[in-house]
Amino acid sequence: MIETIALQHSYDETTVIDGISLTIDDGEWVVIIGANGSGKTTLVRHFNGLCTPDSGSVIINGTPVSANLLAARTAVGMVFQTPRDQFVAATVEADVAFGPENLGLSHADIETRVSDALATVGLSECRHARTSELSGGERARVAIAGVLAMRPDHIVLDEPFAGLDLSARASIQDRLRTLAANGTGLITVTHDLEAVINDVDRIIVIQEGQIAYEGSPTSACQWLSTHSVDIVSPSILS
Ligand SMILES: Nc1ncnc2c1ncn2[C@@H]1O[C@H](COP(=O)(O)OP(=O)(O)OP(=O)(O)O)[C@@H](O)[C@H]1O
Repeated sequence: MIETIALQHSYDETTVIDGISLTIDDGEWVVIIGANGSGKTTLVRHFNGLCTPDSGSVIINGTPVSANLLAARTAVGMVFQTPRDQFVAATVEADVAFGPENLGLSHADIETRVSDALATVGLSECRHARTSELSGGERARVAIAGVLAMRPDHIVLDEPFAGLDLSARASIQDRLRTLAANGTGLITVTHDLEAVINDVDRIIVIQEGQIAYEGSPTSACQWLSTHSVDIVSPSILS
């Protein structure tokens, strides 16, 4: 479970996260939406200690991130906006194995995790491919596999559909549904609510560093349609 309590974060003098308290349960699929610069990425970077709060706290599975950063990073995996920057190895196999290797697992366990993760994202056949030669959609899936191999409780995906064509987007949607069905908690930050609205449990709307609304997709769409919030396509509100 991820909890934030009165979370506050500033860059220089500018407050970007302004007192956010929220709880995300295990196995829950949450989508975080909001205008550019509203603080979505900064918020999720707190979930595994990539940002340090000015005040307030982030608690993962009952333990403050500040007390056990490794536990937080093991429990909450992060797939970044630009997967290319996430790769640490020359081949898909080595890249996906990198995290489990750092956990000190046995060769057999690492092999199982790499095979399972690549199978889940549908890339078993790309195992020996070079990461530099992947398409955008494949890169996105390898980045997810790398996080998946760590077997986190929650995976944060920041703009997982950005720059993908329709077929790659559909493929990522399928993979996310598979993960959710397997009980992995997902936190998706996206401007493309349409891509996930039929799958998620909860929508959180961020405005100027605060939670403006949170609720089920149905209730959130009602809220969005009665507030002049220009952050989702009108077609999904009708
Ligand atoms: N490292 C940083 N240093 C200074 N300011 C930053 C930094 N990262 C983000 N900001 C600023 O903080 C604000 C919130 O940024 P953040 O990336 O969290 O918003 P966002 O809602 O994810 O935006 P987007 O939808 O454009 O990705 C923005 O004004 C941004 O310019």
